[in-house]
Amino acid sequence: MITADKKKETEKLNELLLSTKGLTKKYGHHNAVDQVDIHIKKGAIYGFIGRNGAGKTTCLKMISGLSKPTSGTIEMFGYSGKELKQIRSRVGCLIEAPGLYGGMNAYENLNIKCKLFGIKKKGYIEDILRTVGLEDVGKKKTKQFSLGMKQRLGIGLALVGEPDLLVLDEPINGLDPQGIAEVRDTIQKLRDERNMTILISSHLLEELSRIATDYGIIHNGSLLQELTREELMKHCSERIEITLEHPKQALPVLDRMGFNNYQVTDKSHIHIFERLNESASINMELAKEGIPVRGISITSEELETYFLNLTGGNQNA
Ligand SMILES: Nc1ncnc2c1ncn2[C@@H]1O[C@H](COP(=O)(O)OP(=O)(O)OP(=O)(O)O)[C@@H](O)[C@H]1O
Repeated sequence: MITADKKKETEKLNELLLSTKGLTKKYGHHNAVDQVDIHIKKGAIYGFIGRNGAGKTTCLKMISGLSKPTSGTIEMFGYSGKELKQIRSRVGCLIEAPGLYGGMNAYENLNIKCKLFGIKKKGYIEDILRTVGLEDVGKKKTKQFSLGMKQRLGIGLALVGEPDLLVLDEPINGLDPQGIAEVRDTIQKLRDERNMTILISSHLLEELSRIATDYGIIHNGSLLQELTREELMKHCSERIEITLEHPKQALPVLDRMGFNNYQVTDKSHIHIFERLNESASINMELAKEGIPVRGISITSEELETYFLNLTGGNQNA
């Protein structure tokens, strides 16, 4: 018999397109990626966030089959271990700089990859060029492309063969704001029109926050946190922040006052996301119950500050 918990767990696993367990890559004695467990749902845009050297590229290379894990497992589309070879064509990737032939135009670059894949379908290349917003570049050689155009063509090349999962390593790195917006639009379009699942790395949480539906935050090779867009936004939305010795003692008081939308965030803080003008009465009610409050304030946090605090980079925090 399948228990309700077991059923829930199975349903959750079924939704996953990709998961890793204990994924580790050692270079000498250094763990570039250390016991990473990531979970990517079908149809997600998964933002993989970390500073330079955090281990993002190493992780994405293992997922794309370009590098072998030292230990740990990867499961994709229900396949793992040696079976992964069978489904490699369902993964398209752009890792590091796109390998373009500078003396050729966008169409010719895509044509080479299509030939390698044995794709002859009429209109196939034009369709990809349209998807990545390069339908009007004509005969311009790719060595004359802007960085953003090169990245979008790189994404186009990764689309050849119609993968179900697209892996993009720092596709917005070094782009100007317009270039970033164009790559972002392309990614959104891929998800909406082609129903793709996208794993995208960046060191810029703020930039990814506009499109990513889920996040994994990696630091020094370890995955610090996985969270949904809603959870991330909650961290950064306006809230009443109460600092006290024993947060659990305060919960019955908050319940009695009719608060529903609150969270005990660590061993000394409660965040309340509703009725922000009632901080004084909360303070009073807690005092009445003899619960000492060390601080109560209304705060909100910038996304980037949240990320810096998490990765220990905000010395002023
Ligand atoms: N081939 C290699 N040999 C030895 N060490 C490596 C190798 N590749 C990566 N590393 C090390 O592994 C760690 C993680 O590197 P990785 O490139 O995965 O980080 P990253 O998060 O992608 O950062 P960046 O955005 O700077 O590329 C770094 O300390 C890096 O120096």
